[in-house]
Amino acid sequence: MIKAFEQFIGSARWFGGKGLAFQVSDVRRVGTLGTADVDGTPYVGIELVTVDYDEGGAETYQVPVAYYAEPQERLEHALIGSWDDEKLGPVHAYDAMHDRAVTRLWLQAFNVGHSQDGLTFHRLTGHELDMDTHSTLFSGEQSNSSLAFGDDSLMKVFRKVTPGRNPDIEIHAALTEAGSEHVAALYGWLELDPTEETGGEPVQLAMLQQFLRTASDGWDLALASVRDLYAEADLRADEVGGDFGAESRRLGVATAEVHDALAAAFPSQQWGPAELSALADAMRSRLDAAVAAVPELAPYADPLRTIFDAVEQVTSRVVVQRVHGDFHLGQTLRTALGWKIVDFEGEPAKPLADRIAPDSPWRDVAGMLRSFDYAAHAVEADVEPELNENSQIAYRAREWASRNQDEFLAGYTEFSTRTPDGTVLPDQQVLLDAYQADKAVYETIYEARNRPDWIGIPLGAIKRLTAPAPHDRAGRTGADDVPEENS
Ligand SMILES: Nc1ncnc2c1ncn2[C@@H]1O[C@H](COP(=O)(O)OP(=O)(O)O)[C@@H](O)[C@H]1O
Ligand SMILES: O=P(O)(O)O[C@H]1O[C@H](CO)[C@@H](O[C@H]2O[C@H](CO)[C@@H](O)[C@H](O)[C@H]2O)[C@H](O)[C@H]1O
Repeated sequence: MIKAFEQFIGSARWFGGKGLAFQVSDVRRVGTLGTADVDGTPYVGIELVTVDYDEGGAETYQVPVAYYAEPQERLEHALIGSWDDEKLGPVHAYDAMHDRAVTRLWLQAFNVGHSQDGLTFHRLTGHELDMDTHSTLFSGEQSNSSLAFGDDSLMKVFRKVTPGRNPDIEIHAALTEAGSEHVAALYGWLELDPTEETGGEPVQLAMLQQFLRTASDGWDLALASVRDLYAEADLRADEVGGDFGAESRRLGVATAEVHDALAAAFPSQQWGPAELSALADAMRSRLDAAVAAVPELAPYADPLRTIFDAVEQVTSRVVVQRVHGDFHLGQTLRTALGWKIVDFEGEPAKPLADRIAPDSPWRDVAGMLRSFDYAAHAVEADVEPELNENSQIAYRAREWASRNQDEFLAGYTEFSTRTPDGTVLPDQQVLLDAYQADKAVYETIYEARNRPDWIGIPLGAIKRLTAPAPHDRAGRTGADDVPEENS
């Protein structure tokens, strides 16, 4: 049984320990849904699986399992394994997220605010759930698992769990209460009640929210715009039909509004020299770890350190607050009512304490600037798998990225209370540069573990961000970088 969970977790998209050697040391059933046996009727065990890494450290993953007495041909693709369960006897175990026959059990439990044996479904009032729906499992590149119930509600099942309030739930709750236009309304959440063992903290397992039915993924929209530009060899980014500039500007405005709403809902702090020094240290340490894992980073380590060292020269007090923490186009949805922002969990690899700590909103702005760069270069990598920074397509990629970075920043600075003059101040620019470089360093590790074919995207950005040649502060190279045919 342990081996079956090891294999299942090791190959799951949401597993954060990819590339690391690990063993499963414990599988603990913390809750059940459905009937008490597997005879004929499905039975769900909510299992918490402890993963011990050979290099040290452990993580806990949630695996809801549908147990059956008989093999289920329709669920063959979701088989975890077959074994003798202590309580249930011989079972065939399947990933419950794929099994529509059992996913309705979560919705039913949310609907009545079910609470039993330390497992509580919290339900917020104000929306009547549509119970007459089927679940559809999202298939994207996710750190968690999301199920849409018809076009009414969406349940996100958190995979890596830890005692303490989950920031995605916490922030959705606060912004829903504040009436923010830029998030999906929270409908409820599932948690293990606090115990002594969890230090008096709940372990939050899932959240239920409004399904944004008219939504288009920001990342997909951006890719479509880039493709449109590449198809029009003679037109500039602002001239093609699929120009994304106005959307980027509106996204900048929405981001500023969400930052203001977060500042109003949670306490803010001020950072002085000690905290800025700690920030620079954290960035330098992350760089050291990344250089050890991704040797191609080594030639850029010194100039990257210079960018991080500059953070210690910031003299103005820096106001910090709750932020998104892992902001990119894939966390944005364009609906008929404007941009919505999702997934406030922060970077999945960081410990909870770091993910909920106040940070500068410039971290989020930097994340989005990186994402525009990613969109342009991801399509470039598709068109021209051998990346060549001097090619025409590479020039156009930089052009698209610059235009949309500029528009996003313009929308942000026009509306943010942090930039009353509508411009980024010099100290803010130092932070923005450092956060961009730090994010690109993080991305090299992320890509090395998850999508090695894309590692050239953050590496290319790091090359540009650290280039001695003239470049503007969003890390973009200047006119002398234009290939001859465009100059
Ligand atoms: N409320 C929602 N309505 C519709 N789609 C959503 C909603 N929330 C998220 N999504 C979609 O689900 C995807 C994954 O959600 P996300 O919260 O980023 O999950 P993860 O934490 O697993 O990365 C998003 O990219 C978005 O396309
Ligand atoms: O969405 P998650 O919270 O799981 O974030 C992780 O995965 C992201 C990829 O899905 C990753 O984002 C990186 O790739 C994006 C394109 O797929 C790009 O838009 C982002 O700029 C880039 O950072 C994110 O870093 C990671 O934490």
